[in-house]
Amino acid sequence: MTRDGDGSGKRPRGGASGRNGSGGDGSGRGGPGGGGSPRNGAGRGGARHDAAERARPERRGPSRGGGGATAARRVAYDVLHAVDTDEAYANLLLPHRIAEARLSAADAGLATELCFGTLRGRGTYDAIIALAADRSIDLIDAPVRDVLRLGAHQLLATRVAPHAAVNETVELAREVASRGAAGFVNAVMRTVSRTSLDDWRARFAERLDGDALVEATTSHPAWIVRALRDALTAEGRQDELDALVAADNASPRVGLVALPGFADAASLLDAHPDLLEEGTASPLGLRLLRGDPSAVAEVADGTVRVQDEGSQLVALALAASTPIVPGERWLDLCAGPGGKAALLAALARRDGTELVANEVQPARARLVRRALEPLRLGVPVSELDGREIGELEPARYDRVLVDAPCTGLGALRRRPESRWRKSPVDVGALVEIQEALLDAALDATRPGGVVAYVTCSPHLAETTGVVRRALRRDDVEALDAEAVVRAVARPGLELAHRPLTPADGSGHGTSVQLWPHRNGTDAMFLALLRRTP
Ligand SMILES: C[S@@+](CC[C@H](N)C(=O)[O-])C[C@H]1O[C@@H](n2cnc3c(N)ncnc32)[C@H](O)[C@@H]1O
Repeated sequence: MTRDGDGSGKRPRGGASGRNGSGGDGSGRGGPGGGGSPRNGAGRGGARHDAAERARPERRGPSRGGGGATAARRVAYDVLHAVDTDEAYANLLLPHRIAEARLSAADAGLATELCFGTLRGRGTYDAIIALAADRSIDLIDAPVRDVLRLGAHQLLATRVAPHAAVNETVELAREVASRGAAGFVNAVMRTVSRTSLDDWRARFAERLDGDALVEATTSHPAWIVRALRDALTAEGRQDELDALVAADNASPRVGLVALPGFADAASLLDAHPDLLEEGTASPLGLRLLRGDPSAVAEVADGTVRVQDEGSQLVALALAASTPIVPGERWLDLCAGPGGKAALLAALARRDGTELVANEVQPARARLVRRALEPLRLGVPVSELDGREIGELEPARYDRVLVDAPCTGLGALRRRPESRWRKSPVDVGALVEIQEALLDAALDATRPGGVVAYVTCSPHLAETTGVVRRALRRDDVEALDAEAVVRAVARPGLELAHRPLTPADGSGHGTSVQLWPHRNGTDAMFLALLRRTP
């Protein structure tokens, strides 16, 4: 994913003839950054890449021996750059880079904060950098752009001393780009540093409008903000939008689940009072107070897993939706990578039922097997297209979990880069699959059995839209998911009432939408649909 001006040799759009915002744009415009012009410094000719500089490799070996913090910044940069240009996933790449760089626990924490914090704030930082550099972020070379994002985060959202943030950022630019780029970065960073984050925000209102203003203010794409607002409006809670956006932009606590029958949350709290605290939503949930989950020995043996409490609640709700008859058959239709399958497997053992897991992608099916393996329960894992399950196994199951592939707009805190990769076009394609999976799951459920339809997205098209369509079937009714979730959750869980009635208005069905700002969970959606006898 390269952009104009990223070294592709293409002429950048928009009339700036220089690269890296490096002077040579002939505009003579001053920077907007509070009296300082980014061209002071950037414009002194140093930042223009000449052919020799462009030919240099982007990376010049490991970080200078400048101590752990410098190495941590370099790791954060490497991951940010891979996310920006190679569609890498930060949560997968970062642990590898931390291990390769042999960072201490403290420096690993710093690299993690810098990387995820920068990704969460990217929309805001890009707007600030564009104002400070007086040019579109797209016209800045990718390595320089990523260095600036990392620097802006340190200046505006961390306790790193401003001079250290500027100096380290300039040094990093020299290391990954060029001396010329370092001059440009120095100028932009100094302009950014002269204004507080609040004052930059005030400037957005003067300088930007429409979607650009929304993106700068919220650090979310505007279409996502509209989708989140619509979902809150459906609950009459649109006034919570700012709190939701703030929660998406904050670092979440790592959530853990104590698998019932294998581990016990209360005993774990006693054993690790310095590492763990009680969860807030799920009775099986714990939260890591600091450090890495591997510090909890039970994580290594697989009886305690990293899992958001919202995921725990939806699995518990499926099990509790109707009285269980021993010998029931349960199906996890979209199981990869196996987080909820492991919890359902533990619940199935507790309740004397049988679980089958399914995942269409072979690589993800392998992850499901790996997730289930430590439990040694012999749960079979198939690799079918879930859309065919109704025809292949009609009326076979008593409970089916459809944890459908979705936009993931409910997990933006934990996968901050995903917000910049999705587009509204994705929603239509996903809804089609979601509808087909839900239909097939209902066909595979015996009369009286229950399907839990779950998304990690609050988008109305993916949630109530899909469920309302299924409710047009005359053999399906919605259960009161709100009452079921209240019964399985920790006391006091705050839920907005969401009636889910069929077109004729009959029934007492409800759905549940969890929210990061309200419940401390991912924005998980749940509907419980019963196949009528
Ligand atoms: C949201 S994830 C499930 C997460 C999982 N339940 C967990 O808790 O770890 C959705 C999964 O559905 C799978 N999937 C997508 N299309 C599918 C299909 N047609 N049939 C079965 N699985 C499918 C995806 O590969 C993905 O692994």
